[in-house]
Amino acid sequence: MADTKVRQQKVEVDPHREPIVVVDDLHIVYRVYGAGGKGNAASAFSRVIRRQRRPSMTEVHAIKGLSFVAYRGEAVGIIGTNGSGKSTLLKAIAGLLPPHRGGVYTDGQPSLLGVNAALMKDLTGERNIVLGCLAMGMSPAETRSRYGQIVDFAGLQDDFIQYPMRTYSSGMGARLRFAIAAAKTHDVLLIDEALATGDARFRRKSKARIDELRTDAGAVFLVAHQLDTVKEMCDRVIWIEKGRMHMDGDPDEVIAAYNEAIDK
Ligand SMILES: Nc1ncnc2c1ncn2[C@@H]1O[C@H](COP(=O)(O)OP(=O)(O)OP(=O)(O)O)[C@@H](O)[C@H]1O
Repeated sequence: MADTKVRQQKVEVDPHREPIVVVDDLHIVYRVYGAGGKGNAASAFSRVIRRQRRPSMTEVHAIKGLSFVAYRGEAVGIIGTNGSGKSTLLKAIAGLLPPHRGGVYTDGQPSLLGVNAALMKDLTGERNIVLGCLAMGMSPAETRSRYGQIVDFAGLQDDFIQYPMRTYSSGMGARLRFAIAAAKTHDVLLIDEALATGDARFRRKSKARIDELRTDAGAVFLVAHQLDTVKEMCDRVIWIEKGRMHMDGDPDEVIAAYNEAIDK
């Protein structure tokens, strides 16, 4: 595996290992409509008077030719400065964003677990557990048998599990999301900042569970701003900058280089 700086290299698969995710010259472009206009009533009115169209569409080229392969059993951390494309990459691996060019190939079903993962704020934690499990493809019987384990793992104080999720703190919501997603074995588990809000004890539990999932599952990807979390949980780190691969390799080496670069 490459452990040195690489830029827009073509994807190469190690024939002795089992590839789980192949990202091949991936480009992701967001289309932003109406960018450039002020977007207030006065500017809209003036456009009507002058018979102008809406301001044109702008493109944001968020991922610019990324290529890499993740193999069975790997836990890959994704780091980079704000806006470098980390969340976009996870969404693309999850199949939520269509590639503009290139492609993402996964062996099995990817599941994106993020702080924005869709749980229903007006429903109780209990209802969200049931819906979340069914949405992940568990049977009603399996859901019932896992319910207690999910509640225990989330470890919410008092009877919060019976309260609507809008009453939860962000950390409590993140714990429940993680607990639901971690109840199932995933082919490809994608975690976006989900652990950043957990306290130290929950992080330890999460790490242990991720280690278990790694042995059963294909690959785990983790985006986190807390580099200690990445170092603790991952055995490989990919550093992307401005949508391009900057470095790929051993967590200690990549994080040291990253820290040096951002301290400059
Ligand atoms: N829905 C969107 N529409 C248009 N541009 C977007 C959208 N989402 C992200 N972008 C742009 O794509 C680029 C990459 O964003 P992304 O959220 O993937 O970065 P990130 O590395 O996860 O950032 P952060 O560390 O701040 O969470 C940025 O320039 C951002 O402005």
